[in-house]
Amino acid sequence: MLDLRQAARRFGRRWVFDGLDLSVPAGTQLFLSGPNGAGKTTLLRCLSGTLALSAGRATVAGHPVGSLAARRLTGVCLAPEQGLYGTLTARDNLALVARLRLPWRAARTAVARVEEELDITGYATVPAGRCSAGMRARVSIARALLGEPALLILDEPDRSLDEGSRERLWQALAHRTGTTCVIASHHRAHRGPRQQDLVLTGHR
Ligand SMILES: Nc1ncnc2c1ncn2[C@@H]1O[C@H](COP(=O)(O)OP(=O)(O)OP(=O)(O)O)[C@@H](O)[C@H]1O
Repeated sequence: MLDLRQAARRFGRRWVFDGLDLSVPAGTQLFLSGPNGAGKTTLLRCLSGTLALSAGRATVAGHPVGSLAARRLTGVCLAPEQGLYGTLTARDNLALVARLRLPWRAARTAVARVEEELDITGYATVPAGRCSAGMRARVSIARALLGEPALLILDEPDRSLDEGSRERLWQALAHRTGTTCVIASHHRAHRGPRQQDLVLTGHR
């Protein structure tokens, strides 16, 4: 599903990672770990197509990351407390993205489903700018799930979540058995057969 061949990224003369070869089968939950500054966010940004690799190649189902075809297959949640439209309600933030990915009727159903899953319904009509960090994070995660993308890229999706919300997040991912996930998290979900680990070590 996700393939990296000799993938590398540097900032200036410093390599964050290099020579990275990775084959992630469909349905795998790949957990990235490593100390602060190890390169987790940098790798996730490269996989989501928001940052280019300095060398090597990364593909999603055979499509180069960042291409339209790869983006169609990818749900992204980077910086989960940021990136929502503050003047739009939580629901309208979801509806906006749902309509980009789905016909309107399917979009409405998808929004209702993720609101329920991430427990957003109670504040769905509140402008995102007036929501707490944890509330915004739930909306950002829900937004990534819309349209059931084959690949999910999640950067510390759980860092602002309370215990119940964290459990809802892991359940939402567990239910999506065919979905490939790449997740940076300092908290680990219950270990399951779908989980693999990639430990990053940072600059050389
Ligand atoms: N835009 C940038 N310009 C220069 N250096 C950068 C840039 N973005 C990240 N870096 C550097 O790349 C390295 C990896 O950063 P990154 O944010 O990927 O680490 P991380 O593993 O996600 O850290 P954390 O656990 O603190 O979130 C760090 O040394 C950081 O300073």
